Amino acid sequence: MSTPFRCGFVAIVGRPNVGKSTLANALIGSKISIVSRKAQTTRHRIHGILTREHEQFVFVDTPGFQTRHGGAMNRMMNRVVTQALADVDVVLHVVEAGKWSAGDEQLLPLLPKTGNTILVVNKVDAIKDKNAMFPFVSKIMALHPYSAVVPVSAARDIQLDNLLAEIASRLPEGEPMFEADSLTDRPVRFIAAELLREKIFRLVGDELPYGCTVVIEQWEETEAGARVAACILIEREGHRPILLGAGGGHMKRIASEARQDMQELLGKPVHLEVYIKVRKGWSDREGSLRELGYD
Ligand SMILES: Nc1nc2c(ncn2[C@@H]2O[C@H](COP(=O)(O)OP(=O)(O)OP(=O)(O)O)[C@@H](O)[C@H]2O)c(=O)[nH]1
Repeated sequence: MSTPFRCGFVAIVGRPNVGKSTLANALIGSKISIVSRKAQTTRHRIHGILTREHEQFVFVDTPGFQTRHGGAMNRMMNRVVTQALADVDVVLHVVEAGKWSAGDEQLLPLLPKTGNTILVVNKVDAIKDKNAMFPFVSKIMALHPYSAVVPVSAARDIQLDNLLAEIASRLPEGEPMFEADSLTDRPVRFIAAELLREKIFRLVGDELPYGCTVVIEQWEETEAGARVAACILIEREGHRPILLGAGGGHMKRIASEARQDMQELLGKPVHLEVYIKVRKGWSDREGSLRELGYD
């Protein structure tokens, strides 16, 4: 009898900084999902697809569970997490080896009570005393009915094949849903905004408070090239000099690196203009968030 093909949705959840983006990139093998050392860089949901001989894994990379602020942004993000989890075949709950915190604890009620939740203990490469892992894992396993536990290192490619095998065995039988080479089902405009946001977080993420987002305002694409106008929305006028840097140096570098990535993505020349606009208090107005496409 031939091996049946399996295909299904996989969600990756966990508190900020546990390595969700790194894991998604390592499993899918694409650069589309954004990695940054700053918390909350994956505020949008991103799909990535891995197709193998007998399986297609459709990854839903959900946002970091946010507990710092009690505002509209937080409520909306929790809703996004719950929605994403309600609709998938396998949930990967990623935690950091040896580090269980309040953020992990608060995510537990959002995990589906039934179904396939795999506890993924990431960053095992950073643990010196391997014996300490057993009590750590046992304690977490007692908190939720996980169906499996897999210790991994997303960054060092340790046990990732084993994780894929655990996921694969839990996917429903079915035909592939996407073309074998599709990396994401997000529109290219969205990815372009993510690329720009990644550069901002990398360069000034430490100084810039969380309330900053990117909106693509103009997108004209022909065979020969693309003209893109992007707007960076900041919360306060005082954030503008941080973004600009001395002599506008930060902004130039952000725009130039984002433009190069966009060219690579589209495979043609890109003309990119970037504006900065102040939008006071946007992160705490649900209406504004909907407008920006977060709902
Ligand atoms: N030592 C070690 N570090 C890792 C590993 N995986 C990820 N990291 C690091 O952990 C940090 C956070 O990784 P991300 O992938 O951005 O984490 P995330 O969970 O997506 O973070 P948010 O977007 O904030 O939710 C980065 O500095 C990674 O390089 C790992 O296997 N081992």
